[in-house]
Amino acid sequence: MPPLAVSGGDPSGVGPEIAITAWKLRKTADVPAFFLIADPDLIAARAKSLGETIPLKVCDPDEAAALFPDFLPVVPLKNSQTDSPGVPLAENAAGTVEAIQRAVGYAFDGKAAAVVTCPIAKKPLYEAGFAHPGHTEFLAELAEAHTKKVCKPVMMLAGPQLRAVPVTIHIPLAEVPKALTSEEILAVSRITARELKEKFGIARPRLALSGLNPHAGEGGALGKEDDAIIRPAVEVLAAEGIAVRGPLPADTMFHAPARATYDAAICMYHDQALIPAKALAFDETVNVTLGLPFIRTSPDHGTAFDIAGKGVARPDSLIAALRLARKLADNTRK
Ligand SMILES: NC(=O)C1=CN([C@@H]2O[C@H](COP(=O)(O)OP(=O)(O)OC[C@H]3O[C@@H](n4cnc5c(N)ncnc54)[C@H](O)[C@@H]3O)[C@@H](O)[C@H]2O)C=CC1
Ligand SMILES: NCC(=O)COP(=O)(O)O
Repeated sequence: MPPLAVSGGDPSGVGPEIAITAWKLRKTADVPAFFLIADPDLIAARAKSLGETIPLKVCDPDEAAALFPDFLPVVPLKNSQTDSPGVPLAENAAGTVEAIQRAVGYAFDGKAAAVVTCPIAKKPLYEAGFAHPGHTEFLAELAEAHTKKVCKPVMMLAGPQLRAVPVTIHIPLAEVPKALTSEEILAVSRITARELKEKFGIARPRLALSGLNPHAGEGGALGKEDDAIIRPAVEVLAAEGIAVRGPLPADTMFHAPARATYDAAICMYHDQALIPAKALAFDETVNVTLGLPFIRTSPDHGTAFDIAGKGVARPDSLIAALRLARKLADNTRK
């Protein structure tokens, strides 16, 4: 089985240092073999500025697994990058995007078992002309270019106590009600149920769909979408044989006894899913993209510019992302 491909993310964020730390912890934290797609000079500079002496080896993906026990394998970018911890630079955007594209290419070529992405900051990439809301949508576009098939990506935050899936993702809150349709809820729920079975090995996945409004609309008194849009989707899913409940009031579906009744919460908007996921387990939760023809995981956190280069960034969520990517890749191969 090939190693995992890790894209370096925004190099001004914590991506380089959490990748370095994850490699340093490879033995004690049981970190699966990976190669980092990055500018080797920048990685060496960041390690040095953090007081680390890292044996780094520039290599091809094919050489990475053998090198990993003794060296941090770095597959070099064509676009060089400037080390500027905490201050994102537009000039680094090309390399950041190249790393993601290369990781996906290696997954399609069979040189990587899965893609693991370090965080990108959206704004500097948008300013450099990046036209996708985030990795999730960009990865789907890359998948479509490789397969010539339509690809519907679904974001899942997977932690030890909760899996949460937002139906709408990176759109302004004011646009959520009109973006929310029964068709969209059905598509996201079906992909989630299928992949919980195929990739996570859950024989009969149970879904819990949240409402949109307080108290799931309180019978229409506090909003109409719950009964008009979400409930019909729940009925269709149930008729298809999916174990599903909802719309559930979102304020009471995340305490421990409620979480024990489902395998994934399907939530109506970004923060409805990501707030409970990150509040319960910020350091252990992983962002997984479902619906792609390859495995992709990522830490749940962002670029953390406020702490980049200070040597305090925790590698835990990246390590969880690496472990989950390995597990899902192994499950899919069986
Ligand atoms: N997968 C990705 O590419 C993601 C990217 N982002 C992007 O990251 C940028 C910054 O987003 P924020 O909302 O500030 O969230 P953030 O996750 O970068 O930071 C939030 C807080 O958590 C802390 N933190 C984050 N990661 C940490 C770590 N590994 N160790 C210790 N503390 C950590 C930060 O210092 C900060 O105080 C945005 O541009 C956003 O779009 C956000 C989430 C995921
Ligand atoms: N809030 C989650 C996030 O921003 C990660 O998005 P993506 O870059 O993985 O699409």
